[in-house]
This record gives sequence, C-alpha cells and structure tokens, in this order.
Amino acid sequence: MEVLRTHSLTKRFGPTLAVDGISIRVQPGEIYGFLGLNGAGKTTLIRMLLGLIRPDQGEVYLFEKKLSARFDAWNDVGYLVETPAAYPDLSVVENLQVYYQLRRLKDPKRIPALIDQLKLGTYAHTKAKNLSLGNQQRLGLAKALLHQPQLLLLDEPTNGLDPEGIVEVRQLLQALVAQGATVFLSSHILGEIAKVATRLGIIHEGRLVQELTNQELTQRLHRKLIVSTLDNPGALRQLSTLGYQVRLNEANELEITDPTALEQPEKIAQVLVEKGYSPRQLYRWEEDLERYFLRIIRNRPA
Ligand SMILES: Nc1ncnc2c1ncn2[C@@H]1O[C@H](COP(=O)(O)OP(=O)(O)OP(=O)(O)O)[C@@H](O)[C@H]1O
Repeated sequence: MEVLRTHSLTKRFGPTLAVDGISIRVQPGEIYGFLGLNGAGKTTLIRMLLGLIRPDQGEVYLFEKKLSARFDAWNDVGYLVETPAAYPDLSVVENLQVYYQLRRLKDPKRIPALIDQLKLGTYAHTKAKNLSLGNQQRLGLAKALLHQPQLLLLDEPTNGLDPEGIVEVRQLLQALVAQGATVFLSSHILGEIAKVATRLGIIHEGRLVQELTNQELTQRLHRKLIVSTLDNPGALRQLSTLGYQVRLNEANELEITDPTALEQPEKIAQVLVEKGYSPRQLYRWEEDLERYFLRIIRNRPA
C-alpha cells in the first residue's frame, strides 16, 4: 500500500506555476524529503496534500483513498505547515488540551508524554505567544503528533530550531518511523534533509527534477583526486600517457577523476614518484551536498 501518492499535481497562482505536474509515491516507513529553494513550490504541494488548497489539475491519494470532501482518514494524518498556528494567549499545555479535545482523544498521559518528548517541560505553562520560534515549532510538532498519526506531513519542521533541536527532531522522526509511521517533510537545506530522509525529491520552479534514495545520492556526488607537483604540466602529460583521466584545474592543480585513482590514490603517488614528479599534495575531493543540489537544479533540462 502507498501511504501517499500524487498524480500530476498542478497549481497556478496567476502567472506563477507554483507546482507543475508533480507525481510522487511514498511507501510505508519512508521518510521522504522534499527539497527545494525558497519559492520552489514545497508549501503549495503540502497544502494540496492536506486539502487546504485545491489543485488546478491532478489528484492526491492518502492511504489509497482519493482526497475529496468525503475523505475520512484525517485522524491518521498529522501536519505542520509553515509557522505553526497556536492560540497565542493559551499556554503550551492548554493549547495541547484544546487539540486533545477536538480530536476526542482518550489517553490523559498523552499530553505530558509529548511535552516530555519535545522537551517543552520548562515552558509547559508559558503562553504560546511568548515562546521562541524554536519552541513554537516544538509545540507545532507536539500538536501534529498528539493523535499518533500514521502519516506526518511536515513543512520545514526544523525551522527556527537550534542545532541541538535539529538533532532531536531528526531522532524523534526516526523513532516514529521505527514505530510504524511514515513521514513526508520539506526543507531547503539538503545537508539537513539528507541526514534524515530515506528518499529525496528535488523540486525546482514547481517541477520534480530528481528523485533518489540516500544511497544513490552518495553515489552521485562528484569525486576527484587533487594532486600538485613541482611540474604539474609534466605530471599531466605523464599521467595522460598512462591513460588516466586528468586535467589541470583553474588553480593549476591536477584533477584526476578515474575511479581506479580514487580507490587507490597511493598508486598515483607511486607512479608520480617513479617518474620524477613527487606529489607535494594529494587529497580526495568530494562534492558537498549543497553543490550537488545547485548542480542538479542548474543543469536540469529546459
Ligand atoms: N497564495 C499565493 N498567491 C500567489 N502566489 C503564491 C501563493 N502561494 C505561493 N505562491 C507562489 O508560488 C510559488 C511557490 O511558493 P511556495 O510557498 O509553495 O514555495 P516554497 O518552496 O514553499 O518556498 P518557501 O521555502 O519560501 O516557503 C512562489 O513563487 C510563490 O510566490
């Protein structure tokens, strides 16, 4: 069963095509990370997944049920979209009590357990309007989790959190998935999302430009061996003669992209020493995630 599926989902705001024919499938137990720059269309997509805005075209299926006015599985969905809304003059506990009653929950231990889980204990009686952005986000997450939903739809869930909070949310999501939940979350930071998502969708200008697993992401990062000697043009000729893929970069260093050279850089060092081009420096360079992300969105087909 697919927990979430969209078919050619499209939304236009005047001249802006905010979401352009997006089809995605999310399986149970996945943490699907939806990644895009500001304005890429993430929030619009999540709002359509929640029925908060109506698509111009396409369909959404949650738990294989088509989203419509008759959709009846909202109790299985938890969400956090943009800055979480809370009753500003109610405390953290009171805010959660409102949602507890609206959801007709019957487990009085649930609220203290969540306050504990989201490390909101110190602020339990603080009015929502006086919380920091990070703690408002924690309260938003607590509300999303209150009814123990099977599917969580989270728009930028780490917004406003400090590095420790980001790690805690990551661990929390992993724990929820271990208990059987499925998560769909958006972010504009690949480095962050790559740490938690099992699969990634990259969105740019409303279009899904790439989908890949975390493993595929690691394999697709560019890697090269950077070498410098006292005579780089001479070393380049030597290595080319031996059949290596090598070039001089803008800094006049040797860049070797052969997989064999990357696996065994010591062989390159040995060859260069034998031919009289002793390396002064030799290191492996790996593309970072942000560079990868920018490369993918810039190289996309028109
Ligand atoms: N209600 C609206 N009216 C007009 N344009 C809108 C509306 N909502 C979104 N847009 C436009 O649609 C595009 C996608 O916006 P969206 O908020 O979905 O992007 P996003 O990826 O969530 O960005 P961010 O990370 O900044 O929230 C943007 O160009 C935005 O200006």
